[in-house]
Amino acid sequence: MFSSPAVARISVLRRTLLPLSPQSSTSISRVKNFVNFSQLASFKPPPIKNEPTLEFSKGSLEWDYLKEGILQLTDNGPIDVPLVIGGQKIYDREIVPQVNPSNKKQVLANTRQATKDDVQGAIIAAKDAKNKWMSMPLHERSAVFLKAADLISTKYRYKMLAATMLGQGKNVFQAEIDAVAELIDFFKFNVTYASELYSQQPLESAPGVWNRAEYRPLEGFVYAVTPFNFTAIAANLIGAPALMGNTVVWKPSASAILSNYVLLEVLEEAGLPAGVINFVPGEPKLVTDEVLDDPCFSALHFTGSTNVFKSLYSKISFNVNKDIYREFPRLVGETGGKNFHIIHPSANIEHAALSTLRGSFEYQGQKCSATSRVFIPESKWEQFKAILSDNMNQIQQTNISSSSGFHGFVGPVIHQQSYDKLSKVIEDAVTDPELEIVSGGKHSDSIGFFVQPTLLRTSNADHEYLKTEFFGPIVTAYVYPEAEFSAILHKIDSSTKYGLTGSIFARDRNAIVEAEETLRYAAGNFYINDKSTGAVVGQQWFGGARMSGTNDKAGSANILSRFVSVRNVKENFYELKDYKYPSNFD
Ligand SMILES: NC(=O)c1ccc[n+]([C@@H]2O[C@H](COP(=O)([O-])OP(=O)(O)OC[C@H]3O[C@@H](n4cnc5c(N)ncnc54)[C@H](O)[C@@H]3O)[C@@H](O)[C@H]2O)c1
Ligand SMILES: N[C@@H](CCC=O)C(=O)O
Repeated sequence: MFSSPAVARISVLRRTLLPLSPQSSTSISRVKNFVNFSQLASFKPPPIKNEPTLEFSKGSLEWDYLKEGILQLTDNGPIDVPLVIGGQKIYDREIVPQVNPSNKKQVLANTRQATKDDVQGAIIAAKDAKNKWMSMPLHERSAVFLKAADLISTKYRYKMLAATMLGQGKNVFQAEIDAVAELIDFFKFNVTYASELYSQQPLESAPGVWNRAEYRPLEGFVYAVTPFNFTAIAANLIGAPALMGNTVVWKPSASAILSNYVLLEVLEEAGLPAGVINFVPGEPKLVTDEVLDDPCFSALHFTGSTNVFKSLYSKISFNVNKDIYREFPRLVGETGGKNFHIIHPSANIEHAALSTLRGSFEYQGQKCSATSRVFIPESKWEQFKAILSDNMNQIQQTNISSSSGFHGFVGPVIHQQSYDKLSKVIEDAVTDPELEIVSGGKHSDSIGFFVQPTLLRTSNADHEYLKTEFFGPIVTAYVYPEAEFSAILHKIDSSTKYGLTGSIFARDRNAIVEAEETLRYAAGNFYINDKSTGAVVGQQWFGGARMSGTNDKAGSANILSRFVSVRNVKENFYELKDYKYPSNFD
């Protein structure tokens, strides 16, 4: 009674098209011959709203849960983190410890290092998983990410927070806005953006014609190289391409392996099929060289420093020139910054100073968007300095690994290498006649990697400290004569290679307009009377141009279009009866 012609047709289709069980192969043809299953309705994703954050106020229940989360990760010694390739967990490899940056003697995780063969295995697994994954309708792929978002909001919230706090040295506030809120937002907003993208279709079809656009994933696989500083960024770097039907080889940062592995576990529990995302921590150059030499490499999704992105960009260009690849790889890279605050004399100075404190020192200045150069008018310097220094003096550096440290405002920097670089920046400032340490300047690595929030002042508007990204809790101020406001805007625009974020603090509208105009290309994220950090998914689309990246705007629909290769289909309903045009008279 159910075998109507339509149902029968669908069931025949299914029977003929279902056997997609993949076999191992490195050949390019593996990623062809896909089919989309029926959807039987046009689905709307659930409504989106930014994930609310918990406050962790004194005596709240969430503190107890968090302490439990920390214990779960630390009570039984280091967590064993395998490679995950095609769903297989591989432990039998060289071990590299991930330590707690607050307490460098504490090993949090024993992480495995991928060999060249492992990387090859990950590439094969990504190719093998591709057909089935891309053939799944968007709503099925979306459901995996929506479920993962839900798991992080509930069951895994405290484990995720604990892993990010301990491993990456974040206080609970910073961990909550990153590893919970931003991460969930990326997954949920991407689902809505993807559905909107799929619904974008050619605006016109001539009579007797139906024009359609098909959002094919890229033909090969995607390589995701992720930074230490945001668990959410890692999630987006792997999640955005995977949602669009791509499969991914993922090289996480050695300093974020614990939280990144928790993320992978969550995705597995949410139903992500084996091989869609392959986790290969390892020596960065070894892993990368192996991946970039594969003909099926289709895209790089990178976030990290400008120099590393430049080196990958050149290697890929070199390989393009050698005809290694089947297609032109897409290069999506968000990189460094030298972000500014420009304070106009009309600004509310207390607000500007406190915003500078947050912009410069939240998460120890280890945000790509952290404020690292600030320009203050002469008449306001004393007031600005007093407010900023008084508040900086109240900041206590806390050890994130002990529960008394959970409350702190700042913690450690990420690793020894970063500590060494930042302490040298401070030591060099002591002997530089053009620099003065206004506040802070202490540092110690006896227990963890602690660098005190530091305010420097330079007398030289062209000083190197106003140009170089330090990626730590150090901000350099330059005090300008009021009459030179316009000139200083041009200096901000031209004196660094970056173009990531920046802010104007002013009440005078003319000053705001002038800053917006002059600094049009100096920042991909421009703030008026707000700090240069803290972009929220769906609200402030994130990314900068110039040497700050390809500006594909994480947190917007735009980024998803980089991971699809659109096919246009024209179907004609009109059958020809003559080859001649009406204008061809006999
Ligand atoms: N613009 C943005 O959206 C954004 C966001 C976060 C961080 N960042 C930038 O990231 C940097 C800090 O993060 P980080 O310390 O993790 O950056 P990083 O460049 O040191 O590392 C990023 C990733 O690249 C890998 N890597 C390092 N050297 C490599 C090599 N030679 N070949 C291949 N891969 C290599 C690392 O292992 C890591 O996975 C800062 O410059 C910051 O501004 C930018
Ligand atoms: N969403 C973040 C991105 C920081 C990059 O490291 C911000 O704007 O603060």
